[in-house]
Amino acid sequence: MSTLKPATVRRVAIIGGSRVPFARSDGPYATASNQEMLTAALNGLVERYDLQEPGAVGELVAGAVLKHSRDFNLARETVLGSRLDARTPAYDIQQACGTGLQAVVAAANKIALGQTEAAIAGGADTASDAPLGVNDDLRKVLLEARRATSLGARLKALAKVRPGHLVPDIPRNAEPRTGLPMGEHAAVTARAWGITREAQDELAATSHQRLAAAYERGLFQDLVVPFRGLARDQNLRPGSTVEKLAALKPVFGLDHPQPTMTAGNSTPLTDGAALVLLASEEWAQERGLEPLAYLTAYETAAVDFVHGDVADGEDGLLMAPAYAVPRMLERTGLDLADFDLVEVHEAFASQVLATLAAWEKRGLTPVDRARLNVAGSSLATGHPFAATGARIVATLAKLLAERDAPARGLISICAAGGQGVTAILERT
Ligand SMILES: CC(=O)CC(=O)SCCNC(=O)CCNC(=O)[C@H](O)C(C)(C)COP(=O)(O)OP(=O)(O)OC[C@H]1O[C@@H](n2cnc3c(N)ncnc32)[C@H](O)[C@@H]1OP(=O)(O)O
Repeated sequence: MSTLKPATVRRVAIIGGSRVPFARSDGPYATASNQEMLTAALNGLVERYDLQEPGAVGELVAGAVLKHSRDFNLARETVLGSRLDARTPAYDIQQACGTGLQAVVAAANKIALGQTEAAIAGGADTASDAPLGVNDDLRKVLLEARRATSLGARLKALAKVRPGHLVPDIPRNAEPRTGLPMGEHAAVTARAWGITREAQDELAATSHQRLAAAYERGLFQDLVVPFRGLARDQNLRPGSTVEKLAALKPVFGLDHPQPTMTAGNSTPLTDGAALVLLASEEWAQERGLEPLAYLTAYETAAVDFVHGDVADGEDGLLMAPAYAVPRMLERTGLDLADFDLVEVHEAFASQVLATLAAWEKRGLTPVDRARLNVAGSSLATGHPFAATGARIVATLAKLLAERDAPARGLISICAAGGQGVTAILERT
């Protein structure tokens, strides 16, 4: 006899979020680990929502794109060093820049299926504390020395060490299959879609201005916990204007006569961590907590940027949301016009603009810019890869909760490896 019970799918509530202010890499968090940043974000949630007692939360799901092998299970190590009950299970997940949102989806699925009542999800990343590897040749010598069964054999192996072996293996911000940095991939896509420098700089300036305004009006008051002397995102330049951005020299696509991508319209390397608290409606009700919004749909897609024709723009490395979103809308019977707010992760301004153009080409209603990234996005906050998804979920949920009426928001995140992770949040 089967013990499988018919599942009743439940609504998944977003209760709140917690993140450390994001910092430019090699800046104030240069000596902070992923685990320290994630612990600070987690303790923020534990304190705000009184989650100290055993069993308060079913599990923690989190990840990091750049992870030390000593972190092992980063999520679990974070729980053990936090104020959350040490008997809370936790596991790691990784889908490049889609990690934070994919962690939220993994946690939400368990809540939706009645397998747990509440969970915490998100991620952390630091380019400052990157996991430098030992040179591959040196690694082979050291392994050989470790395997040696006599002192003589060990010394013989170690005698093979050469000065060149001391050069470390540094993780590159590049696609393993092509060896190209993300920015170079984005530059090819930008050209294919005819994205201008002016349009990119305008998007970047708007991102800074809107993030500054959101901080001013207190949007992040209960979403951001101060850390290592920062109270707000360090990358934010409230005075960013199109004129100032236009003065910056291009950094990607320099093989082209008119390169358009600069440090101002690309995200900087960033350190940070972000988490979201999700729960069943029953759990929220028992604790007297009002959900900010509900997570109602999600979709992923991938493009074949290795074998596909990247020059035509359709299969660009960061273009998978151009497929994921139409698929999610078809499944839910919605159009882009049905969304009050649209959050598109700003890896690069050009990639946001190419994604908008691709959606339009696929017959979706053009996104009203007044509804796009209304509190700024990654160009202004910075982009600690695995943290970005949770930052966006928490920010969008809060923005939806500010409205006194039913509202719907879309999330679109491009990820390395040619993937896209997207979701819908609703407030009814
Ligand atoms: C990973 C996934 O799965 C998917 C994704 O999200 S893909 C995205 C992944 N992220 C990346 O690839 C990171 C890309 N960014 C980078 O590599 C680097 O930040 C970069 C090469 C773009 C720039 O690096 P950099 O040159 O060290 O930048 P930085 O020194 O901070 O800025 C250069 C100049 O621009 C200026 N600047 C930057 N932003 C500005 C702004 N908004 N307004 C005015 N000036 C600005 C700086 O002040 C600086 O000026 P000075 O030279 O006079 O000091």
